[in-house]
Amino acid sequence: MAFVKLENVTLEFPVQASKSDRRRVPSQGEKPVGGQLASSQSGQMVVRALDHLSLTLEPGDRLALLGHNGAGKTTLLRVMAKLYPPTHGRVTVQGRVAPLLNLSFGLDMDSTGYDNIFIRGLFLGMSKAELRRKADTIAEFSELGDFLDLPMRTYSSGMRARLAFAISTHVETDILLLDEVVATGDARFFKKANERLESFARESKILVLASHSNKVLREICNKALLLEHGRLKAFGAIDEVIETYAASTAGDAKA
Ligand SMILES: Nc1ncnc2c1ncn2[C@@H]1O[C@H](COP(=O)(O)OP(=O)(O)OP(=O)(O)O)[C@@H](O)[C@H]1O
Repeated sequence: MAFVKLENVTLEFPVQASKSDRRRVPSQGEKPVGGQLASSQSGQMVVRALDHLSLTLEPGDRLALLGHNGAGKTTLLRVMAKLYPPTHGRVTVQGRVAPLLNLSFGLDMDSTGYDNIFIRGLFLGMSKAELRRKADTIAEFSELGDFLDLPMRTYSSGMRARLAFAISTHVETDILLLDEVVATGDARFFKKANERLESFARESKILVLASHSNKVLREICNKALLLEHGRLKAFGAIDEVIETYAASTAGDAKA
């Protein structure tokens, strides 16, 4: 059975601040942004992006990640994808994971678009047999036609994104991790990409999606986790957590 389990996970990025003469006086009612600036045990300055997070996801869970800029949403997705090892705590993931976090991962600019279907597909854990079965469907979905025989360095950024999106959303997966990747291609492809994403989300067993669009989150997710400076502020049914978040930001627009 697929699952994702985080036990007391903390993630700190070591950073170096430059000394300056800037005098910073915190303003009243300052809005939250970023993780926590702190010192590690060895005295090194760090950004604590995730702070003692625990949660378990099981098949059927479609989790929305909510929170201010720098709250830790992308970092949490990267921890679940095992791209970042936690500083403290434990992450256990069982099942096949498809991370759609960075559309340019695993693409070779000197190879043709068609060859990249295989290169990125293998990188995402698809087998050669699966790729042979799906290559034509992926090529067709990208709508790149004869351009698939040209090296990817000759593509525009939107054309690259189309191909990367087409490959990533045709992987058979248990756990799908998504980071605001819905803004792909031109207006017509965007609509098609959204439809593909919704059906891909329904096919996968567990989904985690970070987005600032409540509309997108409500359409796709059933649960939500609200982060503030890397700490868990709320976790539960999507509508309740969106409401909690809305209540905490009420009045910001007027300020
Ligand atoms: N490579 C890095 N080095 C140092 N600090 C980092 C690094 N990546 C992220 N951070 C810090 O970690 C914190 C969380 O960042 P993260 O990207 O996870 O936030 P987010 O919730 O996805 O934000 P947004 O909504 O703006 O995309 C921020 O304070 C950010 O400055």
